Amino acid sequence: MPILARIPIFKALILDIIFIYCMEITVDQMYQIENKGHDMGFLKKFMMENAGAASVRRLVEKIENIESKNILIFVGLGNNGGDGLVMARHLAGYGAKVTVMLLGTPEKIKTEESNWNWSILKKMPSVKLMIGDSLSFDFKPDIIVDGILGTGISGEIREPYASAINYINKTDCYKFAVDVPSGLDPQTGETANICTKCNMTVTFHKMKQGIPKRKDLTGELYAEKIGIPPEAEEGIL
Ligand SMILES: NC(=O)C1=CN([C@@H]2O[C@H](COP(=O)(O)OP(=O)(O)OC[C@H]3O[C@@H](n4cnc5c(N)ncnc54)[C@H](OP(=O)(O)O)[C@@H]3O)[C@@H](O)[C@H]2O)[C@@H](O)CC1
Ligand SMILES: [K+]
Repeated sequence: MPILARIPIFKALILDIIFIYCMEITVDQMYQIENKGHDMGFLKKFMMENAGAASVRRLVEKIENIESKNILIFVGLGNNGGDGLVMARHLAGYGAKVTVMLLGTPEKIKTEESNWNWSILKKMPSVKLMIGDSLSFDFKPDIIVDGILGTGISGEIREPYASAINYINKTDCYKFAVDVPSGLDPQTGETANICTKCNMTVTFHKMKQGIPKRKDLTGELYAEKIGIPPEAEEGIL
């Protein structure tokens, strides 16, 4: 054992560093764990459901009288957007006034689980659905949910996502990021050309290495379990 590690205070420090390092995972490890969990039968649509539900629990804990709030949810075409769609359904269940802005067209939604959640919302008049790239709303949001981009981000932010991120940053209200503020690389902590600045971020399963480096963008930060069996980590962590 190195001499410094024998001194209790250094030993504690080294253990702390090892603990923090072990708690954080890479984005690549997250995708591997997600895929392995899915192959075990804990399907991605269940993960998405738990991610959206855990996010809403945090939001409802934070914001009083959620039923009186106008909530605008921006959703991208990937699974980060899918989590936002789940949140819309849960928030409607709390009686909030929910509008979903899908940044694209429904045919372009990329995954089965996001499509599945979109098709449920289509049967729910309690949630207003908007599609395309309009950023004109006939209400002032009390809360914006950023479900635009998550771990799938690559390169500079393209339209219509860039304009939506700009709109979010210009709007004065409470901002909640699904998994990661859109535009922040959850692996490196670096930002693209534009990035949302949020009041709260809920990431899923375990913390990704780049996210806690940018508390200035995440606001309050939580990592929530979403039901993935710990066995799905075997051979990956
Ligand atoms: N891990 C887990 O266990 C779980 C993860 N879950 C959730 O899934 C999320 C990851 O989903 P994901 O893989 O679909 O990626 P996501 O971030 O939605 O983006 C992909 C889309 O973005 C686009 N795009 C990319 N870069 C872009 C740019 N610069 N500018 C513009 N567009 C850009 C890209 O478009 P394309 O390049 O393909 O045209 C594609 O459409 C994760 O963050 C978490 O929220 C939960 O459901 C629960 C379980
Ligand atoms: K996001």
